[in-house]
Amino acid sequence: MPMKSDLRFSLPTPAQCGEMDRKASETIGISALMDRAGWAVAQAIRARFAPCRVLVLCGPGNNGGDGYVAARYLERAGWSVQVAPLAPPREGSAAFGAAAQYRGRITDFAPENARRADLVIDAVFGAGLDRPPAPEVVAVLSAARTLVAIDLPSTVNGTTGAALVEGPDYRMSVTFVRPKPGHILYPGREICGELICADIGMPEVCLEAAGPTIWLNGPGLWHVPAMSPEDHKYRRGVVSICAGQVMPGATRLAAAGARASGAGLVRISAGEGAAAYCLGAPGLVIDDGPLKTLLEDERRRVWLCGPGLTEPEVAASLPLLLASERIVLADAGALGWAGSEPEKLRGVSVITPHIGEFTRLFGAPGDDLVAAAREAAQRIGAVVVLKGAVSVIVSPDGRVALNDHASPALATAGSGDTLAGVIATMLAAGMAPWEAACAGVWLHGEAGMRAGNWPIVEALDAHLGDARAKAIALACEI
Ligand SMILES: NC(=O)C1=CN([C@@H]2O[C@H](COP(=O)(O)OP(=O)(O)OC[C@H]3O[C@@H](n4cnc5c(N)ncnc54)[C@H](O)[C@@H]3O)[C@@H](O)[C@H]2O)[C@@H](O)CC1
Ligand SMILES: Nc1ncnc2c1ncn2[C@@H]1O[C@H](COP(=O)(O)OP(=O)(O)O)[C@@H](O)[C@H]1O
Ligand SMILES: [K+]
Repeated sequence: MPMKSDLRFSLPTPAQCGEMDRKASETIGISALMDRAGWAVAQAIRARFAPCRVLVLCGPGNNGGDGYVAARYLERAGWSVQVAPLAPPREGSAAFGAAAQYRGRITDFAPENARRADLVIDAVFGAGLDRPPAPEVVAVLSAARTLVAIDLPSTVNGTTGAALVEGPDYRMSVTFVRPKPGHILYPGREICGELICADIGMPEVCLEAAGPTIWLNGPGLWHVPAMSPEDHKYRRGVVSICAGQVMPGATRLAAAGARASGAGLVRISAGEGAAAYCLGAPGLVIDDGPLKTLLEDERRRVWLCGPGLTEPEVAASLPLLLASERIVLADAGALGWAGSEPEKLRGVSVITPHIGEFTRLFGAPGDDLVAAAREAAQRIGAVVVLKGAVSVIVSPDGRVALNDHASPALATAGSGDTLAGVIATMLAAGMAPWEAACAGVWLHGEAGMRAGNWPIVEALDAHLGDARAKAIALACEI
């Protein structure tokens, strides 16, 4: 059963928004919400643009209804406004009422009218968009000099962020209640421009009834343990890392990430390669004994397997870890070892593929990253962290977190190894796998944001402790 998370982090899908609206229509009423939505759009525009000639493109549904309301408020504020309806709203609907209240100028839904306006408001389709818009619609949108979307651009799938057709970019999108996944995921994120989310007084019970399962990653969605006087190194947690002989750098980066994010103890299982690691950081413990013997120590619950490992090295370690029922994070070489048979990874707690590794394991994810990662997580019964500019963190129970708390500064070789170390530390601190993965990705992102311009990967470590302190402080405030 998915655990209930704080609704303030929720990212309801358009389908869930439909459910929310149905619930709201039983209490507060759609017309009242539509009025606040249109008012919020007008306010956002007035705050960012000087008065100018505005054209509002209105579709037949509630998105169009929001457009008529925004037009009315902008006109009332003295702006030059025209509305271009694509099709009239259904008689008796809330949008019909909003259209009737707008008494200003009406013009044709045509490219030349969009071209003449200084600012075009896209109220054609929002959460109801269910197929690619017709070429005539795209032609009008594309003729605009400056575009603002109500809720979502009429070209973007609000669930996946996919562009249904090639269309223009927007200066700003004003959504309501909560952002949708399509506002966060690329390419939707980029097409939307500045994102504003307006509070329109939607009762919380309506959002709850919508049953969101996708969340924006951040402190409060999870809680990282704080430092405590009762701490000792085993309480903070031991991270054990399987080390390779050929690529020691990856192992060392993961170990450094684990230590810098607060592990009590980091041990490297290096076998015959121990000598090379002994020359490294003095705070590491290097083991040269056979893995089987090391696994007799019950305190060593959490293992990282994959960074810097060749396939034979994974073959010699991962099955043993799984047989001894350890909490295993599989990354890099361990994913390569599984090839296109992801079931070989059954028993691990977390995997952290980038898109290439994901594709080799499960096939190309297509436009819907969340659906593909969900299917993958269910298939192997593990948390999947699909890494990217926005990382998708999925639990086998269906919970999804989207992480946009990151920086392109992280796009440097080895940064994935650091991340694996950080997540391992969260696991060793006793966090459940999905929460540990969410926290690790956020801390890694925060470190990337703090690390200045063009940091080398080792520079991330210096910021992980402060990132952890910030996560603890923010979670307390929520
Ligand atoms: N969630 C909320 O809190 C609120 C939402 N409101 C607005 O309501 C909108 C959703 O309204 P609707 O459910 O009426 O949906 P839309 O107004 O987005 O779409 C209307 C209808 O257009 C049709 N359609 C979809 N794609 C099409 C295409 N490519 N070509 C031709 N026709 C197409 C569909 O049959 C759809 O039902 C939101 O986007 C938002 O702007 C607000 O009015 C009130 C509060
Ligand atoms: N443009 C970007 N914006 C934000 N984060 C990024 C970006 N590019 C990469 N990252 C992050 O950097 C890390 C790179 O990991 P990975 O691809 O495994 O690299 P490596 O194998 O070199 O360690 C991931 O956590 C990913 O989410
Ligand atoms: K729209």
